[in-house]
Amino acid sequence: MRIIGITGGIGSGKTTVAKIFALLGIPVFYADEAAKDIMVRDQELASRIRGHFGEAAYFPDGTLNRKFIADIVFADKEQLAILNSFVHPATIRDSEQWASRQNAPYVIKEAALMFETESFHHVDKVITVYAPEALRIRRVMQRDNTDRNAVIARMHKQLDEQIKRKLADYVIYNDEQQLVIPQVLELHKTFLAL
Ligand SMILES: Nc1ncnc2c1ncn2[C@@H]1O[C@H](COP(=O)(O)OP(=O)(O)OP(=O)(O)O)[C@@H](O)[C@H]1O
Repeated sequence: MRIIGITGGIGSGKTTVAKIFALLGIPVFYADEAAKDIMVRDQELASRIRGHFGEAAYFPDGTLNRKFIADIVFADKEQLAILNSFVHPATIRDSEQWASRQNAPYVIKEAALMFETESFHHVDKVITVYAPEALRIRRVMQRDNTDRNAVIARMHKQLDEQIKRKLADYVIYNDEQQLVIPQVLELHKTFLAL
């Protein structure tokens, strides 16, 4: 099964673009949501997280204590890297198992961190969704009801947009200059012919 990755900076419109592919009948794997899910569902991963961060990483009912983990990893880059080294391979495994169960001409994997992680090596092609920074800030402020500085801080943790465009096989421009749906339809045709 061919896996097409969709990535892009915060607020670029990755999820919006992925939803258009979904409307065309293409199965979509949302990596960020899946990662949260497998931190509970994948027992091997959960025991690695417990082993490193301590029993307090989970509540007695088995759900993840997100605040406990977030407080540690936001304050310490090394701890974040350790958490990622547990979660990213497990998410890749999960997405590959999920892909093998789909009955479709190809599938989409949407992930904010594609080039920054091993994910890049586990997809066949990558689309980067591009939108200018000012527009992305405006969109995320509206969507998350958050302030400008909080959005900029999240943006600066991600790989530069220009580098993403260089590394991608395809770019979708979601910049209010070009229509998005025709670009998706064009790529859909391309992927059906791959
Ligand atoms: N072409 C567009 N026209 C109008 N609104 C848009 C467009 N594209 C995206 N948006 C809006 O901008 C916001 C950000 O889009 P979306 O959530 O798809 O981005 P994202 O790249 O998935 O963001 P994140 O990295 O934060 O998950 C959403 O509220 C979405 O509805």
